[in-house]
Amino acid sequence: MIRVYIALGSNLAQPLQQVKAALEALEHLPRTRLILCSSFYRTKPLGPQNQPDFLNAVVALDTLLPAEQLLDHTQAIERNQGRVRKDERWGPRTLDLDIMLYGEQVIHTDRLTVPHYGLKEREFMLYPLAEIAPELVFPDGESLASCLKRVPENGMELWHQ
Ligand SMILES: CC1(C)Nc2nc(N)[nH]c(=O)c2N=C1O
Repeated sequence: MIRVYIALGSNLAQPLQQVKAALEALEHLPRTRLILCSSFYRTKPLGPQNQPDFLNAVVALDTLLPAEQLLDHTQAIERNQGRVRKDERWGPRTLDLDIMLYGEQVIHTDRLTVPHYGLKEREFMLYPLAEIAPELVFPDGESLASCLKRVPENGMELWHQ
């Protein structure tokens, strides 16, 4: 099995419901086991500030699915939950599922970049990841702990709706 970490994000259409539904869907992916989910965090939007705070979380899965099949499934879940790809860059969205890590693999295809390109700068990815995998080391050999030292929390807090 490959250990995969997926970031969940939502700031539209009742984020708590969106993320809970996404977790339910991830739990039922073929050849995949949901191992752990982080707490739910309220985070400030990266990008245009005239949009609602995000709900962010990170989930650990073990899977036998090849990376691009996993991506097919996560994109289907996003579409299923009404993700409309708005033209506004970095605008609000009902649900984002981003594959942050796929084992130790480094993947660069036209559909998929792993590790996720923003992973090492985004507090809303790093802190939930550290909650469930504090000892994690990235494929390039840097530890999550050392990466955390240079990324401020930026006011993120537990999600208390
Ligand atoms: C719009 C953009 C870049 N900003 C975000 N900002 C936050 N806080 N959380 C996200 O999940 C998120 N996702 C995005 O895609």
